[in-house]
Amino acid sequence: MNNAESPSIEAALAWARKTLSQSDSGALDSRVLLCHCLGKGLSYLMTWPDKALTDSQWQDFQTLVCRRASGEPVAYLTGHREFWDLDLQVSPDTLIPRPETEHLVEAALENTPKTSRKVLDLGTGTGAVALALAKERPAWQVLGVDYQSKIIELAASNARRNGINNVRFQVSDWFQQLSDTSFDLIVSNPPYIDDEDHWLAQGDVRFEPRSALVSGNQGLADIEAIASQSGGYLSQDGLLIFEHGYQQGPQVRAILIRQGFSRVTTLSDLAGLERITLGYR
Ligand SMILES: C[S@@+](CC[C@H](N)C(=O)[O-])C[C@H]1O[C@@H](n2cnc3c(N)ncnc32)[C@H](O)[C@@H]1O
Repeated sequence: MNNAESPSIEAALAWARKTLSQSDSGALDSRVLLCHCLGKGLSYLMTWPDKALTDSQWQDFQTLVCRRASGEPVAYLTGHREFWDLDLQVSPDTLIPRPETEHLVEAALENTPKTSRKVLDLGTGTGAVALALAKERPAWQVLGVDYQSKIIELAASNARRNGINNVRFQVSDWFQQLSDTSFDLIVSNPPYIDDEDHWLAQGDVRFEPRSALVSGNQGLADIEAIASQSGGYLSQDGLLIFEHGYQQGPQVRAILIRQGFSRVTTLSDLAGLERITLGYR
C-alpha cells in the first residue's frame, strides 16, 4: 500500500474501533495504540484528524490492532504502563502493574515513619512498588528482588528511566540470595492465585507469566513462605505487608498470627474488598 492509500487519523481510528468492537475498551485501546505508532499524545489525534498516516505507521497500527483483537494486553503491545506517577517499561516476562496495587503503596506509606527506612519489595516485577516507595520517600533505601535476571534488568532500567536513585534490584528466590538481614518494612505483591482459578483463562491475564500469578495451596503458598521467613529479616517492630486476593483476608491474617506477627490488620479497597493485610514483628 503506498502513502496515498494510507488513511487519515480519523479513518484509521474508525477502522480500529470496528475491529475491536467486541471489547469494552476498544475505542480507548485504538487511541492508545495509534498514539504509540505515531509517537504522539492524544491531543495530536484530536487536533489533526485529517492527517494521513504514513505507510509504515498504518502497517504498524494494523498489526497492533489485530494483535489486540486476539487478546494481547495493550501494555505488552506498547511496552509500557503508567503506575503511581511513573512510566514503567513492561515485558511479557513481567506482570502488568495494576491500579489496585497502588493501594499497597499507599498502605506502606501510611503505616511507616517517613524517616530513613530500609525497605524490601519481594517479587518486584517491573519494580512498580519499589520505585513508587523510593520516589515518595527519598530518605528510604529500597531493595527490590525477583528471581529472574531479565526481570531485574527491566526493573533497574525503570529506575534509570524515572531518575530514581535510592533503589536497587537484585536476583533472589525470595530471601535466599539476600545478604542483608534487617529491614524496617517488607512489602510484597506475590503470586496468590489458585492454579484452577477460572479467571486465569480470561482477558489480558492469559498473556501474563503464570510464575507471577499462580501459587500452590490455593494461592497461599508464597504468602506463607514469605511470612514464615520475614521475622528473621525484620527489625524490631518492623512491618510486613501483603497484597492478596479479595477472599484471602481470613487465611492471610491467620498465617501472620501463626507466624507471631502482632497488630495484624486487613485493609479493604474502595469496593469494600479485603486486599491488603499487614502485621508487625
Ligand atoms: C504478582 S507479581 C508482582 C509484580 C510487581 N510487584 C507488581 O506489583 O506489579 C509477583 C512477582 O513475584 C515474582 N516471584 C515469583 N516467585 C518468586 C520467588 N520465588 N522469588 C522472587 N520473586 C518471585 C514474579 O516473578 C513476579 O514478578
